[in-house]
Amino acid sequence: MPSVVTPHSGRELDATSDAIDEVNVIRGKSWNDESEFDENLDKSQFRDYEAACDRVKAFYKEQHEKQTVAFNIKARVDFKTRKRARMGVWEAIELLNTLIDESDPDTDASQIEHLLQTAEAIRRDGKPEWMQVTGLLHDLGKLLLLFGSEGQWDVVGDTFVVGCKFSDKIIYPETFQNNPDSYDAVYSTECGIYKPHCGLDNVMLSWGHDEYLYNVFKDQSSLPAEALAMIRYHSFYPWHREGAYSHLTNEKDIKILEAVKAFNPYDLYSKCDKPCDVEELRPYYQGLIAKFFPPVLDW
Ligand SMILES: O[C@H]1[C@H](O)[C@@H](O)[C@H](O)[C@@H](O)[C@H]1O
Ligand SMILES: [Fe+2]
Ligand SMILES: [Fe+2]
Repeated sequence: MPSVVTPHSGRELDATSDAIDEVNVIRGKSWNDESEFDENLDKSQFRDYEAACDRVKAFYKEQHEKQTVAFNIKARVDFKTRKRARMGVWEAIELLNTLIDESDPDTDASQIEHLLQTAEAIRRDGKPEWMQVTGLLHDLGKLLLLFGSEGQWDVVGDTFVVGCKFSDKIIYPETFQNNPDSYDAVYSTECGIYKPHCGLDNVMLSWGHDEYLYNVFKDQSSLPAEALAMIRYHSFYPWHREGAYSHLTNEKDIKILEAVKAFNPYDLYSKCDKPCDVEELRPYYQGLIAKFFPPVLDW
């Protein structure tokens, strides 16, 4: 397999994985060992969009109408040109805590709860520290809601590619009939504005908390490439769960997919774990944050 240079500090994915694996022989489990959720857990009860409440259905109807190429470009320009906030990572977690995610059929829990449950499930399985901290922070991009997003539709929910035909592997695919890009001569074709196998680095995913947080962390953390991939693609279910978009992905994405799939069970199945004691866990996670992040970041 050709070596793959990651956008993050030019390191090679394979080399990063090897170094991390070596450390984990001493510390515990490797990041790609299978997760160990209770075998009695009924996984089919999660992500049941047929049975989802009206709030979830209304959310996706709006999102699928409004996530267009034009909006995506505007959001990215906005991200690059605007200053939002400067603060530490723990402060950001506390700030996020007031939000309830309207796209989520599986939990009404607060965001700090969901972040800690995800991190604790990863820690319980003996996974490396960088993965624990990734669990703790993966949804911090939802801060966009406080930084002038248009609504929840440009922050939360599953992601998909814009600029080419909307995949029928996206949940509620029929709701794209109200998206003007569905009728565009180029955007409605299989590859749209992209070359076949151009790689996910070169496509525009619908704008939201994944893409935003990846862009915030890529230059302001020492997280490995796998962690950044987990953050960037964790909501990209049409790809990591349904296998869509194989005509656009390349060799590098195959490697990245492994990381995203290793992360997914912790994000999803920890939603029914028992609540965490925030104050008790705080010192441990603040210690982890200090290992991977500067004291203050630009958000
Ligand atoms: O409703 C959820 C939620 O917004 C998550 O944070 C996101 O990562 C998922 O993909 C989505 O289905
Ligand atoms: Fe998320
Ligand atoms: Fe999450």
